[in-house]
Amino acid sequence: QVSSPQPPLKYTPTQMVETLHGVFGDHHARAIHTKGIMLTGRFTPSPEAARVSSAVHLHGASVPIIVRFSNFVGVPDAPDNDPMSSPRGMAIRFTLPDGSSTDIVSHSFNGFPSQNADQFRELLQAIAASGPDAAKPTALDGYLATHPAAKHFLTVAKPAPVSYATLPYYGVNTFKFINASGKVTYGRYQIVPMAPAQYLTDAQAKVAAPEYLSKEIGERVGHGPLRFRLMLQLAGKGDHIDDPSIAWPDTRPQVELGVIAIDHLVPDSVAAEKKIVFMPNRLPKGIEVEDQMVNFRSAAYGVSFSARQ
Ligand code: HEM
Repeated sequence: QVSSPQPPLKYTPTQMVETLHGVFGDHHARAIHTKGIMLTGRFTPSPEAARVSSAVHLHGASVPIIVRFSNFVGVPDAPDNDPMSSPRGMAIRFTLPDGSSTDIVSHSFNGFPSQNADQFRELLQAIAASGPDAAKPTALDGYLATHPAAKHFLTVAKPAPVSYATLPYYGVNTFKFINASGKVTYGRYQIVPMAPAQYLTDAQAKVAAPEYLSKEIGERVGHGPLRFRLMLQLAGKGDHIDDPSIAWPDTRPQVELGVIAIDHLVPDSVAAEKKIVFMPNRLPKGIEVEDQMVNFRSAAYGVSFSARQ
């Protein structure tokens, strides 16, 4: 694995949330991934999971989960078929037997536009300065010319999904997993739907209803549980463990950590969404932060949470 020394960050989580509001609007809701829907279910660990981590939810009995699916853009009423609504988000809270909890916050893109939080803020600032009336070349044109990962993230085709349940999701940041014998494994989550991945054509997406995804997920869950495999992609030689903008090769081995089964809509999703803040660094013994973006993210999520109460 490769760990590159990261320069100290210039900007704070509060400045980051202000920048997100500058791009998407300040609406006292989530600064990004604003529109979502919550469901509940259970997570059942696989027998192999304990090989990589002693975390309590990764061995033994199943545990309850709360899941929030969301759209990328930081606009509360953005239509589900808006291109800026991709990638989609999947946040999961596992309730542990002692009443504490641990979270995974993932999205449907294997990578991130930026190596670190400062770069992400610079990208957002370039977007904010490049509205439809901005002179060409815009600040964003200039930024993308020198930042290939950001260009890839913004320009690669991200077709609208048939369902939140037919998309793979990626944890993107690397975590350190420690098993009962103290053995360390570095890995990234991949959440793979058991339903085949399915996308709308551009023509279908154009005519889809603005709320088609929330309506679809409500209908689908009424016919039986939505199932995903929680996988851990293991770092190989040369893989960056603190740079989420670089996806690891698909050939890396994976360990199945368990199965996610989602079976109910949360009755008052709006109220439940307001109350909850998922934290990527809320971790039990047996899993630790490796990529420092995870701590920065969690601090920014806390700032956004306070602003939306
Ligand atoms: C420096 C990097 C990042 C920053 C500053 C950032 C910032 C934020 C903020 C402020 C929120 C709103 C939190 C709330 O009000 O509860 C949020 C939500 C979210 N972010 Fe990030 N984020 C970053 C990286 C990522 C990455 C790498 C992913 C995917 C792996 C991701 C996926 C999500 C998702 C899915 C949500 C919605 C969570 C929910 O359903 O409550 N973010 N992000």
